[in-house]
Amino acid sequence: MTRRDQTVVKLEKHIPDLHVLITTPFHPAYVTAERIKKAKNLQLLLTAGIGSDHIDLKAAADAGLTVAEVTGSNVVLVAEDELMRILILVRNFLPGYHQVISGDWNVAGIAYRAYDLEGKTVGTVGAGRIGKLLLQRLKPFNCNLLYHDRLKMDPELEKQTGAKFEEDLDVMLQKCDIVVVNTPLTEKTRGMFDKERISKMKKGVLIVNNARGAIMDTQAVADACSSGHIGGYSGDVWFPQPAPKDHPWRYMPNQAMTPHISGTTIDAQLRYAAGTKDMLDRYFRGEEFPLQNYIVREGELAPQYR
Ligand SMILES: NC(=O)c1ccc[n+]([C@@H]2O[C@H](COP(=O)([O-])OP(=O)(O)OC[C@H]3O[C@@H](n4cnc5c(N)ncnc54)[C@H](O)[C@@H]3O)[C@@H](O)[C@H]2O)c1
Repeated sequence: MTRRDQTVVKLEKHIPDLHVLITTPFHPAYVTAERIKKAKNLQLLLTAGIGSDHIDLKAAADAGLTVAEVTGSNVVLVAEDELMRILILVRNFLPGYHQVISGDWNVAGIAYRAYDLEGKTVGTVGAGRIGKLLLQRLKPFNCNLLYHDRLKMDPELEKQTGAKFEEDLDVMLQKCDIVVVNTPLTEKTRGMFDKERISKMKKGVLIVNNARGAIMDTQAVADACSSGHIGGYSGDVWFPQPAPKDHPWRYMPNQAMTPHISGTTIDAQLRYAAGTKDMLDRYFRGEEFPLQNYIVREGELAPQYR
């Protein structure tokens, strides 16, 4: 039994006693409807970070629980990480690194698929906190910036970043050399990138996904990387997590994957620890949380999760 399994077994015993349960976005889908049912005293589920899809949010809402996260605590670092992954893919960086490790030297073997970022069309699916920060960071690279979201962003920010709104996701995707995913995992975004949608994207498209692994159809991504339809795929989120040893993304060509690390700098850990403590203090004092932190409140899911 792994250490993680032992922890789950220990926690399982205490479910009926819990009033508050704090989890991280790195947990697998631990907070299931079945466990929520057993947790007769549970009132509050806190996510120490951003992304509460490891919780059955509908079951939590039906049980009258509050679900809150530390909104905004780890966004800058994820946008920075996305920019890094874009550059790693565009410049075909990793094969060069591997040449060094293995004692090789073959410039042509890297350069034949290395490009400038300047002039490329980059689209973000989701332009919330992270998506906006990414667009701001991409601005000086002189790309054509596009975004698709449920909501149009503030005209001032649109002007500042030069990003153009695309109402139709598929229309935007067909224009993009690089696509970055920045939506939460919801019933609407689960499996959003399936075989059919990927097949309509530009041949050789680069995809960065630090949002959630299950927004992708795992096998469709692996197949498209193998065929070359996807020219490169990078991200830190997988389905399931932790990724099993035989997960196809570990073995597909042209990937630059890591474990779930983009939101976990020391700076961010301090922010989400402080944010979690602040909400606990407020809970014990009977005070409200900052409005933006609520994912489920009084039986209602936040709008983007409905
Ligand atoms: N890898 C990591 O370490 C890490 C860290 C932080 C956040 N995240 C992930 O990134 C996600 C986004 O974080 P954020 O802080 O930018 O959230 P946010 O709520 O500020 O932004 C999400 C955006 O997605 C849009 N959206 C939601 N559903 C959509 C749909 N169906 N179609 C189009 N747009 C849709 C929303 O309107 C919103 O603008 C989180 O939910 C989490 O899953 C990952």
